[in-house]
Amino acid sequence: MRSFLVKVAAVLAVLWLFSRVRGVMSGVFGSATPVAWLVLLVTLVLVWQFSLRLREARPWSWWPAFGAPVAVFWMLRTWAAACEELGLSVPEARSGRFGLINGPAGGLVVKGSPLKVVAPRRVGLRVRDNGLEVRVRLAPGQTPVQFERAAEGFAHAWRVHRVRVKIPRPGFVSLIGLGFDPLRHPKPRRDAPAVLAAAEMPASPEDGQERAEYPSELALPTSFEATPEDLSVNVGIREDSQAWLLDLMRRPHYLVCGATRSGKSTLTVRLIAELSKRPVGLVGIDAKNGMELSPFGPRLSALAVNRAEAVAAIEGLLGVLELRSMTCRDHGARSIWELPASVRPWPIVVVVDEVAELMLAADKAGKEEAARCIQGLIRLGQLGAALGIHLWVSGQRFGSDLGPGATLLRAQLAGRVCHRVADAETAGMTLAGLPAESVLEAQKIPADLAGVAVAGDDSGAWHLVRSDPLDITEAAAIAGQYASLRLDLPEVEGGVQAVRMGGGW
Ligand SMILES: Nc1ncnc2c1ncn2[C@@H]1O[C@H](COP(=O)(O)OP(=O)(O)OP(=O)(O)O)[C@@H](O)[C@H]1O
Repeated sequence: MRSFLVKVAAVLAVLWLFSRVRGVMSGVFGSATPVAWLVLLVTLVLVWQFSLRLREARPWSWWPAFGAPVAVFWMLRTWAAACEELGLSVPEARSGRFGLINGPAGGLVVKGSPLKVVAPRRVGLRVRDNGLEVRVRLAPGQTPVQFERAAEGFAHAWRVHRVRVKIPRPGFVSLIGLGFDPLRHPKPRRDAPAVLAAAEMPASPEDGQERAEYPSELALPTSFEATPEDLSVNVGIREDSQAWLLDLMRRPHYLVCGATRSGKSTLTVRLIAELSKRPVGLVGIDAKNGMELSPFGPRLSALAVNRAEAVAAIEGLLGVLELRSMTCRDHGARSIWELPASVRPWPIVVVVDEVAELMLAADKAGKEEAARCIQGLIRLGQLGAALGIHLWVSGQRFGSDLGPGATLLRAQLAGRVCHRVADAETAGMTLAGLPAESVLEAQKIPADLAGVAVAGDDSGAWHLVRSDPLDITEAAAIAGQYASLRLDLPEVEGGVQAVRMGGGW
């Protein structure tokens, strides 16, 4: 009955539109109706062509003007048929009164009305910036998984890029149809103002007054205190058009994997540039001779450019960890965030680029260094979250073949980002613990979409995301501009310098 009324309303609307157009046409062209129809036809073709071009060039503008009305039309038109075809329709509640009874002459008689199926009831429709959301009430016995299986069918029926299923509350599902791929056409970023205006820049921590009882890294200017919000960084966009936030308070350590040219460095560059503006210490470990991270040198507390320097940096960070744990113990705090602001140290993010360079070694000395690196990183992973030391580890793959301890380290890195990878096994290893669909999705990332990744965490939640690209020169300029925020870590920098000068560790 309801769908019948919708159809009648649609037909009446079309007739009304038609009569209006005819009225306008005859007003403009008098009785020359063939000319009027020709003009109308040409206009329609031009509008169609314009819409196609707009879709290519500016899908964000195309969607509300053209895409959404068409998708809504197809959704309404195909709803019943699609649900039936995809196995989501259920028998109508009142159509069950039928059965077989014995007839007068001994034969069987079928009694009752024929069995009718109805589509699940839609209870809401919203057009969003880049798609439409259809809320559906589940029929008794139906589960969201059935709708997830049908999502691809709906995407084709509605002529949209993809349909995702969400559960807004028990008994309902939301089918989110994305009108176009927001990762292929990300909305231009309106850059948030820098966290600090230049005039507000504090003196560097090493300029702060020395405190006798704590090392210099704890002697921070109280005017510029770190807060947990400083560890939440917007690095790109999610497929549902929300900002992709990396929150190191919620997931203290991250593993970032991807094949060569998949976008790992671009993501790391964005992260460093954003963190550079905040009261956060940055330590770089780039065993490829510092090729990737040296542009950020002025803002880094230390940069290790080979495995020997990495050992020194990691062991220096373990020293920092030790001192921070003593400070916490003295103040009865369980994490740095519970310390009084006057002694609370800044968090430190340790960026490890191409972790395999640290762990794969041929000779005995190299193997010993690799073992020290991995043991140190594991310890930083275990204790760092509470003491404000966070790991950002990237590499092309991260499997047990990297050596003893690799699996244990991976288990510490609860945040996962998997770009396009060379093989299914790498996707599986990076996204271990996440739903199987996330692994399949990672394998489908096209080669021409650098920066697209599956991001998930140990809660099982995952999203398709794309980093916001930032030119390395621009990122280095930002880091340079905020060089005064470089956190002085003598335990780390001293060790690295000693190795560099040939003093050994
Ligand atoms: N989010 C993005 N949007 C657009 N282009 C991107 C994005 N991420 C990466 N790219 C482009 O892809 C190319 C490779 O990116 P990147 O150097 O970050 O890959 P990588 O995985 O670090 O490669 P390698 O392992 O070889 O260093 C670069 O040209 C970069 O501009």
